[in-house]
Amino acid sequence: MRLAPFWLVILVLPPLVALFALPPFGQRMVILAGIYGLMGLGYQLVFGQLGALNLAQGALFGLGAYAAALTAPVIGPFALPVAILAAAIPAALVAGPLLRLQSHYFALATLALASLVNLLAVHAENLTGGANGLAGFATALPRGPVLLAIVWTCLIAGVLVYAWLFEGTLGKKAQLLREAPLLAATLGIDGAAWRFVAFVAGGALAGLAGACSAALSGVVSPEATGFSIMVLCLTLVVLGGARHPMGAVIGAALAVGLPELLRDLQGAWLLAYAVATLAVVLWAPEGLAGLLDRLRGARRAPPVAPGLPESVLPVPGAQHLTIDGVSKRFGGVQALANVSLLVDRGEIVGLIGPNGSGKTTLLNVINGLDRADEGAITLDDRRIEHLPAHAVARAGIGRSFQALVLAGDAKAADLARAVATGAAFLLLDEPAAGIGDAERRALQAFLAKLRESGRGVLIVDHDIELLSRTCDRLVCLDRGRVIASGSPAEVRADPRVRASFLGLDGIAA
Ligand SMILES: Nc1ncnc2c1ncn2[C@@H]1O[C@H](COP(=O)(O)OP(=O)(O)OP(=O)(O)O)[C@@H](O)[C@H]1O
Repeated sequence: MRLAPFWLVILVLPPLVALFALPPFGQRMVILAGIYGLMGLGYQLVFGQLGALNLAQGALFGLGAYAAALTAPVIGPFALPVAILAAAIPAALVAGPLLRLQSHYFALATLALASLVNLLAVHAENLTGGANGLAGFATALPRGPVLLAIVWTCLIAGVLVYAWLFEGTLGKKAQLLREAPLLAATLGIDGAAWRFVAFVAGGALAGLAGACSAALSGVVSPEATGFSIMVLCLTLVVLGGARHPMGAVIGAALAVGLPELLRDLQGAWLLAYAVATLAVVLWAPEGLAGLLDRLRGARRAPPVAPGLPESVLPVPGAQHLTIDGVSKRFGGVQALANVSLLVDRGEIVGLIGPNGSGKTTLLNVINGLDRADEGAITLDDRRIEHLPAHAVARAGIGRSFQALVLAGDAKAADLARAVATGAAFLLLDEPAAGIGDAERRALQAFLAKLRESGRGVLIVDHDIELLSRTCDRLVCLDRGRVIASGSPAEVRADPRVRASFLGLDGIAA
């Protein structure tokens, strides 16, 4: 249980006060806040944790409301679990195609889904009652204090599970998926599976919230699937804190409480709400819950000091990584042409070549970040060229990235992360770029440890001296082709390498 006692008190106080001290109207407000809290908590999974702008949460809320209204007269309170399924199953069905889309395309597709649900609610009159909606079902559903207990028990349980899940390793993985999806894939994190689970679980919470809202209001109309409920969901989560376990609860309390508190201002409460939202976005992007944490001086986990691991333990797994006749074309550019090479365990192979010769592309193709047009990549006898990046990582190939050129510390952390996956083979892209002499010596010693531990390493770098000191073999690429391969001395002496990469054409070796 990782929720701070401060937040635990704030979480359990509203239902207790409502049950024992508030009149029915006050209880209604607390139930409504709980309902919005449930919807927002589900929304935090996709929007907050995975950073995807999902605009279908309001529609899934509406589906839950309609399912409860339609089934309650027949099955009574069991309409609540049915409503959860009524939102979760469509969410699961559309998740496959929707979650393959990137950023704004995903947002547009979820918007289209929301419009479709809204159109159905308006036009499928026989089922939904059209614009008039459905009524007369509420007596079959929990009401008053029972509804309050159901809503807040679910919300409290949801917040505690959310806090427990995302506080530790899972939260770090979600952060990686959100901020560096390619890196996450090379660490074996299956982003598609994560997005699927988050979207469906978020939808299930929206369905439950919709059903409870139907029970509270006694009426379900197309408004329940409309865009205003979606905007409310988005703003309350941003206002409260998109990732904070209490974000949705704080946002929901404000969304319900502000209009009541500022009732005398009439329509102006909307202005106050808009100003508050804008202020939070500008000055407290972590949301009000995060701001409160900051103000009360809550301790954050100290950042882990990055650095190369002291020791590298042997790992089980495949013995040979074989690249056989791999080609890759980007439009008119032949990035790789019939490239073959072998990396064994306990061996460091250096990949050299001039800029644009295909070194990073080769690593990407081995990693599953790019797909080869032709050729085979095998770990022992297992073909892996068709696997997605996270599956290649799980098969035993780790990766460090070239993009971290500016941060010397970030590079060490990147290397440490790749090694920590327990991969038998490591693909290192320019680990020495931009680092000083001391770090270079540490890197050389670390590479030796990798060899001793029985890792197979394929390393790309422009520092030919470092590679010559460290590598067992060098392979030189030029315009996507292997032009030389052998011991460092042999490759450095090769006239084509001297001409194309070392710029020493005509100078004695
Ligand atoms: N996604 C892509 N789309 C189009 N062309 C690409 C893409 N990725 C690489 N290329 C092209 O493929 C060729 C090989 O690029 P690559 O980055 O693999 O070379 P490199 O040897 O790693 O270069 P450097 O040493 O500068 O990092 C280049 O001509 C590059 O412009």
